[in-house]
Amino acid sequence: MIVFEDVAKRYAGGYSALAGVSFEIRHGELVVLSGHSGAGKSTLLKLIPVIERPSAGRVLINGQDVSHLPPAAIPYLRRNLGLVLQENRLLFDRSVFDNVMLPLVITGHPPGDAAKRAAAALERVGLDGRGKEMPAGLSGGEQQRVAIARAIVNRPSILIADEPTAHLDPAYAADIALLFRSFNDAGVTVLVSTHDAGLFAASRPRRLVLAKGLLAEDSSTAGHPAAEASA
Ligand SMILES: Nc1ncnc2c1ncn2[C@@H]1O[C@H](COP(=O)(O)OP(=O)(O)OP(=O)(O)O)[C@@H](O)[C@H]1O
Repeated sequence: MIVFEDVAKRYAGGYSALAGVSFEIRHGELVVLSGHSGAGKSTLLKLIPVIERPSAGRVLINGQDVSHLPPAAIPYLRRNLGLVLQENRLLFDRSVFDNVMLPLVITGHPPGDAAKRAAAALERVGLDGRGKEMPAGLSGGEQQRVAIARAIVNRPSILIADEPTAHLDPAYAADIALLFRSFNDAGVTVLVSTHDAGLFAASRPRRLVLAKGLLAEDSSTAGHPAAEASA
């Protein structure tokens, strides 16, 4: 469960990236976040794993208010989140397998089990047998699959992805969209930002649209004024 209560984010220098954003994402939902460049999508997503903190309002993850979470508690929060973020690039001097293993190695997971989980994650994204390769030898779409395998290797209940199909050919982008759908079908809560909401349309996701830092549209309340009023 992800809850935003009247969340604002003002960056140093005074720029207001989000203002009064409220919504609730229930377990098992597939949510597509869209909006123009600079609308605040990345900022909103970064508040969930506490890469950024809100200037006002509250963010709750599975009932826990993470807005003022002490730094020492952040790794525990992130263990339950799968993150495919712009800044989490692959390590190009490590193999595909080592990239996927990384979150488990960092958290001191037993090596044997970590290797099994990494192999299962690679299989899940259609890259079984490719673990020994180096990322530079993979296509953009395959590299993105490695990043997704790394995000799910901890078997998170929530998967968050920031523009995972950016810079991909349309066919690769459609494959990645289907992959997120399959995770959601398996019960994972998925929140994904994209410039191309049409990519996910076949999955009939809930749509959140940001415009200049405001929540301009929430398809779960659209056409239901009563729900909107009580939200
Ligand atoms: N660390 C930062 N410091 C100052 N301003 C920032 C910072 N990060 C983002 N901003 C500003 O906040 C606004 C929202 O940015 P954000 O990256 O959240 O938008 P976005 O919708 O993800 O855009 P895009 O689709 O281009 O990635 C932008 O005007 C951006 O310049």
